[in-house]
Amino acid sequence: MRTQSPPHPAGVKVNGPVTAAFAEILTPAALSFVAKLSRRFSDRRDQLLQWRMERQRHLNEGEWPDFLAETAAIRRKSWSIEPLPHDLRDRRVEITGPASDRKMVINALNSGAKVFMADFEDANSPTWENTIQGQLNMRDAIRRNIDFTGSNGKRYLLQNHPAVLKVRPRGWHLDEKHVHVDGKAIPAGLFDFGLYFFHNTKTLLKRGSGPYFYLPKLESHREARLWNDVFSFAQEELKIAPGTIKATVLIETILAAYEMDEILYELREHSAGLNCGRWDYIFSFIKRFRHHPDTLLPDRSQVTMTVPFMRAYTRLAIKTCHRRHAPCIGGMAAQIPVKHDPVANEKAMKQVEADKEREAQDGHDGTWVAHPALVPVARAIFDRYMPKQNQIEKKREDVAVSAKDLRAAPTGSITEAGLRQNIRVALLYMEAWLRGVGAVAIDHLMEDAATAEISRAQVWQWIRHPRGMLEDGRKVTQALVRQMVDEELAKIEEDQGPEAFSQGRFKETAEWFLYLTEQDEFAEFLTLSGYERL
Ligand SMILES: CC(=O)SCCNC(=O)CCNC(=O)[C@H](O)C(C)(C)COP(=O)(O)OP(=O)(O)OC[C@H]1O[C@@H](n2cnc3c(N)ncnc32)[C@H](O)[C@@H]1OP(=O)(O)O
Ligand SMILES: O=CC(=O)O
Ligand SMILES: [Mg+2]
Repeated sequence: MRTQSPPHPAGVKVNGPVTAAFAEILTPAALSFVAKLSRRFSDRRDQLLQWRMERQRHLNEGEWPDFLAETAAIRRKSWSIEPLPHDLRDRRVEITGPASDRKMVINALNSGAKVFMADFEDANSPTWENTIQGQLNMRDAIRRNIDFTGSNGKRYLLQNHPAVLKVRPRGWHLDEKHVHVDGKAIPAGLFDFGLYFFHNTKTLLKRGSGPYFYLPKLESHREARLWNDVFSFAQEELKIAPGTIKATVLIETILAAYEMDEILYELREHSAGLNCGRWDYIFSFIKRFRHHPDTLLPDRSQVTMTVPFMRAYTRLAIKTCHRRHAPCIGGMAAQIPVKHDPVANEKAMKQVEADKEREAQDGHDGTWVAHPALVPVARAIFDRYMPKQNQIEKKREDVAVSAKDLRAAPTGSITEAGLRQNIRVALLYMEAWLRGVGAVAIDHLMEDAATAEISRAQVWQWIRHPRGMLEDGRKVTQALVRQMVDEELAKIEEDQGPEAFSQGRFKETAEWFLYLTEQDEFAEFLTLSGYERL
């Protein structure tokens, strides 16, 4: 990589290589802007991460979360979010994919989906190259100046009427280690948000759209307040009208589910509703209740959207949003098309259809898909059940969800196949992530950071929980997991062939996976220790 050193603003240090193209993103003015965000907000970010640990301590001591007494008035009173911009009123199908993959960005924008969420979070491995390439892709897509030629010579160009663009910056827990401000790594979410906002807002507004975001992994309304303050400050700095930014918050942590009204309230000037991020939600349930004896989840495949606690959460999200005139978007079915097997493909498509049908009937105002082939599948369902732009008028006053309903673990079994699936998915996904690939098809399912988190968290919990036993009575132990890791690695080697296998990073991944599952302290996110290895 050819690098050059542009002048950096005082106090800002860029440790990653800066090519001529990267320098177009990492301009002195853009770096000054993100440094301002960092100086103003990173201490608050740090305090909020501390607060997460504080809450975890209470949960470990046996407390259960509840709706907050101090914000009861917000839940009781009548208020609404600000009206939605015209291009965010109909979001019946939203496709997602890593911002860093230029071909996928073009395919997603051309997919016929209403919205494309370009991801710097779950679907992205945050290498320096992916992070800055993602910003370049966004800049070029917004200026309708993006193309790509595949290794097979296939040309990719943007068609007319592309999807509306939304960007998901990284969560509060991550830093961008390649950029330091006054000696401290910049919070990755501020970096991703700040660069995108700085470079693109004026062009987006000229095109009749706006700077739209998805906010991942929030755990409380205080974290929403921080984002809201970041938005207000960023708008003021660039002289953009207040309320121009619109953000959809993913309700994908168990604790955020108890604060949905409050999250909407904090962001009401900037809100574009909520989304039910089911995979991180399951992960968060395991993580936060890991020491509660009666919250042991069965095999991942048995924790479906129809188990009571998942149903409680999504229906409450819809009711909460619609009361505040906000949209509530559904989540991602894991199935993707199965190539060369029409029967298996038909089954997968039927599973996606059933998932979308339940979401549309419940009252979601749109949904996520992982693959362009699923756009027409999801659209057909939403067209059938949602004749208008959205169904915010469906108030769901019939829905009653208690604090206890949100945490009721389903019954089910832990099987050898389930344990093996967790180990296999974690090994394959984490190895790809180390190579800079953040979303992967594994056994015809979409896997990303959130789904891999479920896998490694379940193994951690099953080893420690007295009822972490396979159906046949065997206790899940470190020794059993070690044995299965070896066996699953052997299968992967057989599938991939010895040469491809040896070129991968499987040995290191196995060590990393065993470190995560064997250490008594549960790692908050696998991507934190992963980032040190990138
Ligand atoms: C828990 C959550 O956070 S969910 C949200 C985050 N996760 C994601 O965004 C995952 C999105 N999906 C993907 O990344 C991909 O679909 C994968 C990795 C699962 C599978 O991708 P592939 O192996 O390339 O699938 P496949 O070979 O079937 O792709 C066929 C074509 O569709 C394109 N495609 C596949 N998925 C997408 C997508 N999400 N967006 C745009 N294009 C896509 C491929 O680029 C390929 O294009 P081509 O025919 O021009 O070469
Ligand atoms: O981000 C989405 C999820 O399901 O996790
Ligand atoms: Mg997620």
